[in-house]
Amino acid sequence: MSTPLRLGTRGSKLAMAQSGHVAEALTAATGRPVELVEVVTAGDRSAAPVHRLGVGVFVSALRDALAARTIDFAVHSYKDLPTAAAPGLHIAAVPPRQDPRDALVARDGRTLTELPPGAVVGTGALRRIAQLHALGMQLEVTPIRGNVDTRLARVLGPEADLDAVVLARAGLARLGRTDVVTETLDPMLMLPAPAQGALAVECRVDDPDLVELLAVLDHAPSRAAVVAERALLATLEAGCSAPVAAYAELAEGDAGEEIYLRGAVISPDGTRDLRLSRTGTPADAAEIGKALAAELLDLGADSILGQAGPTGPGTQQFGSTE
Ligand SMILES: NCc1[nH]cc(CCC(=O)O)c1CC(=O)O
Repeated sequence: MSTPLRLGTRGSKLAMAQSGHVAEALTAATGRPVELVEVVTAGDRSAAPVHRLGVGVFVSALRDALAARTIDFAVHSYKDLPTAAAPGLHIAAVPPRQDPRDALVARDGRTLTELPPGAVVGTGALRRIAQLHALGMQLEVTPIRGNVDTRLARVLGPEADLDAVVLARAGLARLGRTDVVTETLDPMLMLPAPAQGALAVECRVDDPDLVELLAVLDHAPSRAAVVAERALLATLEAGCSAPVAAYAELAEGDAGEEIYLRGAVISPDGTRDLRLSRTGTPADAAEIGKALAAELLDLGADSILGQAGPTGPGTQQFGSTE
């Protein structure tokens, strides 16, 4: 029996669920036992709005533990990772991505179009706030944060005070709670966050045996999609709490596999809404993301991002409000 690999994870139900899935998949594929090691992050300790907490609050404690060798590898929600590379670390695998779309959970089983003017919708992410306003439905959007159960209670609990919340479908799926979804939002209306629904499995570069072992979990199409979406985000010099959306789909086209990348930059009040798309081959995923970002910048994306507050270009702000 080999010594267990130590998988560092945040202690939230969602983090434990996704780390548990990765641990099981790795053991199933390689026979290696894996033990979960809980790491407390600044993001878990603080109740402050996430955009005030600074760079990668949910991520840095896990990365510190990797550097200190108290864990061997870590699983992150990919969309929470800063776009800057982490020296000495390597994303050894991007497992098959979950449904990247956002989900509406509304009272009385309502869908988006069934919400009346003035309905109060909770979400913390600027990207979602901006797109809800851009619908022009007179929705009242109110910032919320907290774990998935806390957010759901704002709509479904005995003290419910909101008409609806918007959250990542993937998070609900990993917790086995898709039963509460009243509508999975069409990306035409609510384009997801870059890398939403994807996980990043990270280890140290100086652990080549583990880099090789973890590669069994990698899913090439999921990685290509994430590379395209994150290249767009990085080129816009925006962090994961900026009002930037990106979604890459892979499909079999006439000329073989094609990637179709959509990107959007929306002002928080929804009055400026830039949306573009671009196609190419998966091998060029990063170039497609960069080129689409350049087109958005040509149309004035930087002035929207400059307006959007703490996450504008030139600032180093990666705390997720998602
Ligand atoms: N920072 C919050 C966060 N990070 C990852 C997910 C779950 C979905 C995913 O893996 O993208 C969520 C919750 C949400 O956005 O509702």
